Amino acid sequence: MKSLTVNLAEHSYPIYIEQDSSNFKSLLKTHIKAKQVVVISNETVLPIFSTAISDALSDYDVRFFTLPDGEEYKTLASYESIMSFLLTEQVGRDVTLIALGGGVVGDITGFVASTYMRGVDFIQIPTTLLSQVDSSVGGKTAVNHPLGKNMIGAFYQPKAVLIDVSSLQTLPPREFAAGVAEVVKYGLLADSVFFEYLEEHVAQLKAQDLNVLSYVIGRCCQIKAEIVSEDEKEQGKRALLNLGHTFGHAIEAEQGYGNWLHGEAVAAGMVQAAQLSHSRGWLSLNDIKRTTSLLESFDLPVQGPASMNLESYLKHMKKDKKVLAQTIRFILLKSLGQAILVSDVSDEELKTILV
Ligand SMILES: NC(=O)c1ccc[n+]([C@@H]2O[C@H](COP(=O)([O-])OP(=O)(O)OC[C@H]3O[C@@H](n4cnc5c(N)ncnc54)[C@H](O)[C@@H]3O)[C@@H](O)[C@H]2O)c1
Ligand SMILES: O=C(O)C(=O)C[C@@H](O)[C@H](O)[C@H](O)COP(=O)(O)O
Ligand SMILES: [Zn+2]
Repeated sequence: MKSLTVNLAEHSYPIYIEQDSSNFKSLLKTHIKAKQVVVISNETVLPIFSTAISDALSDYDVRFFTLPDGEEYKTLASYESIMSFLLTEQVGRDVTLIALGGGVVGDITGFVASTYMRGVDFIQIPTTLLSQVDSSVGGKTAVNHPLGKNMIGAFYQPKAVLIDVSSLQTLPPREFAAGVAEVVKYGLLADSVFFEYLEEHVAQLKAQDLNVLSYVIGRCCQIKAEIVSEDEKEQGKRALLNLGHTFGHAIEAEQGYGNWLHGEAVAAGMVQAAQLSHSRGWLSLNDIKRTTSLLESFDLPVQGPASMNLESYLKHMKKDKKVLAQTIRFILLKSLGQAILVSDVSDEELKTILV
């Protein structure tokens, strides 16, 4: 068992990285303060893990809420249906909510936890690669709005994150690949040695070698935990975790939520950011090639949809949460492993890479 800490004074919490779920019962006991627990999951995930989670929670008064599956359900309507359930069941303020699933379940559950009776405890049990390396850590909770991605939400930290690496065995390959996009992101923005490690372990990652996966998930969580501990509410450094997302969120919204997976849109967006970086004389052509090769080896897209042009990107980018004084801000790469926040990208410059 490996554990890391997100250091946020009284809101600090552990991330446990395990290769099975045998310790979950005792870990949950450490972090649940009363008898009442509500597990929030979805129609795909709950049947896979219902026995394991019920066993781990056998000492509690547990209720289950099941969402429909898909990014298109990361909405205020889903948020409201969970709220109605909690109120109808007369769930009290001492409840612990458990998010069992991928980033969609985690982001909605976190947002519900941040506002139900003005805030209740929640624990993340992420079951996708993307949620294990990224969304379960850091306390960004949200739902989408038709006008923009993650537009309604809160910064609200979980009490703990419990990762069972072996839970990825049932994940469809396309979803696994989407998680790899966020993994590659950490190498690009913070750690060129880790990027090289990924290049050298493509086969082991694809085969879901548990030791390689545990190392990779641990390194991603460590990078994210360090950044979040320094800048919880994205006043500065945390924006670097948004590498590829200014483009990516525009792609997701323009294509209709769920059509391009979040990780797929981020993969294409990171290549676009890399190209912009190169056109400024920063990232080398060889490093763009290394990035596209690594993403392509997991069948990830390395360019945006052919149907999108400058206008369709700008429409969404202007609503990005990083916009400051009506200026779109991008995360670019000075070099492989070194990201930088940039606010002087002109529409003309943007157009050169949106072919
Ligand atoms: N809060 C953050 O910091 C943050 C970071 C990155 C992404 N996100 C958000 O996360 C979401 C994407 O998360 P995701 O990629 O996990 O998608 P997801 O939650 O939609 O899960 C992907 C698919 O895998 C299924 N699934 C989950 N676990 C499974 C398992 N073990 N076996 C079989 N099927 C399983 C789900 O039912 C779903 O169909 C997006 O909404 C994105 O905006 C948030
Ligand atoms: O944790 C962060 O900070 C991130 O930016 C991680 C991203 O991978 C994630 O997709 C996040 O939800 C995007 O945040 P947003 O503020 O751009 O909605
Ligand atoms: Zn993301």
